Amino acid sequence: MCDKHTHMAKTVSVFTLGGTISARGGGSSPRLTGAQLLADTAGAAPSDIEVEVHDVRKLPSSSLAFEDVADLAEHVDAARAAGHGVVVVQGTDTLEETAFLLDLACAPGTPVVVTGAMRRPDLPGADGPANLAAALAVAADPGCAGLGVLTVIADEIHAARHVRKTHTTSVATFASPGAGPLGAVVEGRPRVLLRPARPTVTRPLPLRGSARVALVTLSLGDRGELLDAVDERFGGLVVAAFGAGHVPTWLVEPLTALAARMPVVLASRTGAGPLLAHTYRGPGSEYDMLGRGLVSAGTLDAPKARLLLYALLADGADRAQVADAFAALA
Ligand SMILES: NC(=O)C[C@H](N)C(=O)O
Repeated sequence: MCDKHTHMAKTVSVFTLGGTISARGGGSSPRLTGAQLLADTAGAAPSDIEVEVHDVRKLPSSSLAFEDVADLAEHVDAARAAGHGVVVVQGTDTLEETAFLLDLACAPGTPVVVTGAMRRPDLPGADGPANLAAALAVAADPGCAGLGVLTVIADEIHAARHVRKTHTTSVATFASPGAGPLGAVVEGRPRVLLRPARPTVTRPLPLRGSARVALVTLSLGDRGELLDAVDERFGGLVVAAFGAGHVPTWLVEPLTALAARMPVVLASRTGAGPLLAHTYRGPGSEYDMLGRGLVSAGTLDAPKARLLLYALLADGADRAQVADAFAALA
C-alpha cells in the first residue's frame, strides 16, 4: 500500500503535450499552459511537493508521432535521474499508447503517471484539475514506484500495459479489461491494491530507430487486399484477428507467406483477454497460425502489440528476439 504521505518525492516534473485538458474553447483560444493547469488544481494537489512544469508540445494527441514520444522519454529519464516523480499531461485519444511506449523505453525509477481529461477546461464539470491533482499525488509517492508506467484518470490507477480508452465521451473512459485497475486515489492519497507480476520489459528499448509496422484489423468478408499492400511497404505486421486469434481460411496462405518474410504478430480485435494457443485447431485457428510462424500477442491488445513490435524492430531485434519479447510478456 502506498497510502502514506511521509515519503513523498520532493519534486514532480510535469510535461505537457496538449490534449482536451488544455483545449480551452475547443481550439478557438490559446491552449492553457502547464502552469495554468496547475493553478486550476486549486489546492487539491499535495501541498508538500515542488512542481516543475515543462510545456513540450501543444497538440491533439491524435497528432503525436514516435519522435514526440522519443523526445518525451528522454525528458522523463532526465527527471527521474534527478529523483523527480513524473506526470505527463496529454490528450486521451492516444494516452494509453504514450504510456505504453514510455513503459518500453524508460528505465525503472520514480513513478511516471500519464493523465489527461475528457471535458474541456471551459465546460461544466471539467475533469482536468481533479485528474492532474490525483496524478501528482501518485507521482509524488515512492510507494507507487515499481509498478511500471501508470495512468491516473477518474481517480483510478491503471498499468500502461493493460489500460485502454473504452468510451468516446465518458470521464470514466479508461479501464483495464481483463486485468482491472491497480488501485485508486482516495481522499487525495494513492492506494495500490495490486502490483504487476513482472516488468513490461527487462531492458529499456530506445525509440530512436525507425521501423514500419502495419496493423490490419480483420472484419467479416475481408479478402486480404490490405495484406497484399503490406509486403513491399512494411517490416512487420500485427493482425487483429477474430476472437481468440482466428483468421478466415483464405487468409491462411497469405499470412503464412508474410510470416516467412517479416515478423507477423497475431492479436485479437476484441481488446481484452489472452490469445489462445491450442483450443481450436482447424485451418485459420490460433493453433494453426502460431504453428505457421506467427507470434502470439499474448494479452497485449493489437495497438500495443504494434508498439512493442515497432520498438523491437527499431532496436534491430531479429525474429527470435521478437518472439522472446512477446513470450516474456504473455
Ligand atoms: N479527451 C481528449 O483529450 C481527446 C483529444 N482529442 C486528444 O486526444 O487530444
